[in-house]
Amino acid sequence: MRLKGKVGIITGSASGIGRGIALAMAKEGAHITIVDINEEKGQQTLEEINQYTEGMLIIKDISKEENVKSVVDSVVDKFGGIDILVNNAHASKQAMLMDTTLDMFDLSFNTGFYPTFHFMKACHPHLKKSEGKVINFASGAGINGQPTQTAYAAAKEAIRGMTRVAANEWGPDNININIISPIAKTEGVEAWSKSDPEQYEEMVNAIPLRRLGDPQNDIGKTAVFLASEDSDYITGQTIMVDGGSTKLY
Ligand SMILES: NC(=O)C1=CN([C@@H]2O[C@H](COP(=O)(O)OP(=O)(O)OC[C@H]3O[C@@H](n4cnc5c(N)ncnc54)[C@H](O)[C@@H]3O)[C@@H](O)[C@H]2O)C=CC1
Ligand SMILES: CC(=O)C(C)=O
Repeated sequence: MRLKGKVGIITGSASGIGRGIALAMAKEGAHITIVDINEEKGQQTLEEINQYTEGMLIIKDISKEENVKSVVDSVVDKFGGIDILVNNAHASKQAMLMDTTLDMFDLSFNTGFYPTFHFMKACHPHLKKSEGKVINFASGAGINGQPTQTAYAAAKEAIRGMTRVAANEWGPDNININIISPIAKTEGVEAWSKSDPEQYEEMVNAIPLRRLGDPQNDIGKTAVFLASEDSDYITGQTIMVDGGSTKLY
């Protein structure tokens, strides 16, 4: 029970990696609030969380700044504070750079970068009190400059820059803030693997550990580590949970 009684907010945790993190943290005793736009999947995940601890589901679009404050207020009202913030949700559209539009930048920044910024600001007073932990999300698509990912890569690298600034500014208050850059077999990737098995096999063969990560057992357990006191001396870092695909030196 490495997170017993801790209170966490995870954006985009009705499904995918966010769900994996929510379940991994709930199993360690944390009270997790799911923030998502998908009510059906959110309810399913809440029921799973509630098998371990008391969770909460808030159906809100995090791209709207006013929703961020109301989420934070609801969590503090119900659970009395905030120890863990995981900025996981992010939507994007792919296109070659020459076909990338400002709308694509808007989608990626409005669902990824700005909510991360707004949640960090709104949670800061509570994280200062709890000496809490923040986990943000990057992507190999940004770090390696994957073709067709201009808008997404830009937003992800903006999140990494902001995270390093926050690590320096918030370190004296004992708030740790780190980044996970994952590769994981989510429900979406699972469906794609069935529709295009050849390209899927090619992708797996390019990963040194020859498999995609599991949202709960690989990414979730890393998030538990970053949310626990086991990582108290780590901040401002990007942790590659991608089977060895990207080496940071
Ligand atoms: N799956 C992978 O292999 C990789 C994922 N990532 C990053 O990991 C994180 C999680 O990725 P996945 O689980 O694959 O994502 P996903 O697309 O499978 O799930 C995202 C969740 O966020 C929710 N969501 C989307 N827009 C929202 C909004 N405006 N307000 C509230 N909720 C919203 C969705 O309903 C969904 O439940 C993201 O930051 C992604 O960029 C990075 C590299 C690879
Ligand atoms: C979704 C994503 O971040 C990829 C494919 O790197």
